[in-house]
Amino acid sequence: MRHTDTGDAAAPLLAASDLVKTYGGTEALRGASLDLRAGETVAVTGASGSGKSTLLHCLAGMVRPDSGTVRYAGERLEEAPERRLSELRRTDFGMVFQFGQLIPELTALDNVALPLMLGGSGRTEARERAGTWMERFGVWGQRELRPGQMSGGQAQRTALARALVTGPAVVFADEPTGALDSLASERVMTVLTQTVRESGTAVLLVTHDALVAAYADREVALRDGVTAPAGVGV
Ligand SMILES: Nc1ncnc2c1ncn2[C@@H]1O[C@H](COP(=O)(O)OP(=O)(O)OP(=O)(O)O)[C@@H](O)[C@H]1O
Repeated sequence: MRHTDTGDAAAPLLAASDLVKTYGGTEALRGASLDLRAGETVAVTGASGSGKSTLLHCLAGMVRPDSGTVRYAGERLEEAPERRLSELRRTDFGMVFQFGQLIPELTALDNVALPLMLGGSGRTEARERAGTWMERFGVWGQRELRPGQMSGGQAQRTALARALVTGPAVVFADEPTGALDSLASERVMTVLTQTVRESGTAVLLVTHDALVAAYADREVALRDGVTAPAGVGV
């Protein structure tokens, strides 16, 4: 079984507690805490510079906090070796960023198949599975296009297919609709929410857009590096 079982159904899958992170003189996080349960979508909202991306990076094991803890299925990530963190990012975590970060030289289908091939699948099998995910995200028709030939919305739905193709337990999405108009954003969020509900994937969504945050089960607001449930203390 891929995902570590904590044996406690009530325990969060991913939990950040009291995170502090400083860059030079800038305090990006000053005591941020957040729980994410299996299958749950949580939106992290807040003004520009409030620490949203830093919190996501700490939770995904991409940035080490100065203090505080990050637990994934009971495992302490803030002290895990880099090798273990890369492994988790390959097997248990999926990532989507604002500009998709698809590989420009590869077709959409090969972009989605790539994580499976890196995980050891053969090209034919990887492309077959990738195709199923592209159908789900409504981009099968674009499979032979390169990222530069697709619309922003199509590229982001391809990036989502790539993030989900390996069956991760958690998808980290940092402003996944940040570069899209409202219609394309809605389409991306509708298909993402529907798909993760079916697959039982948890999503940590960073957004400054209230309409996008409304797709989440729950919202956590960051203000100057400190978390509070949305609407509290603002
Ligand atoms: N690698 C870094 N080096 C130096 N400062 C950084 C770094 N990453 C973030 N910061 C600073 O930390 C603070 C929080 O940044 P962060 O990107 O986490 O905020 P954010 O809420 O995601 O902002 P935005 O919505 O504008 O993307 C900002 O003041 C930012 O300039």
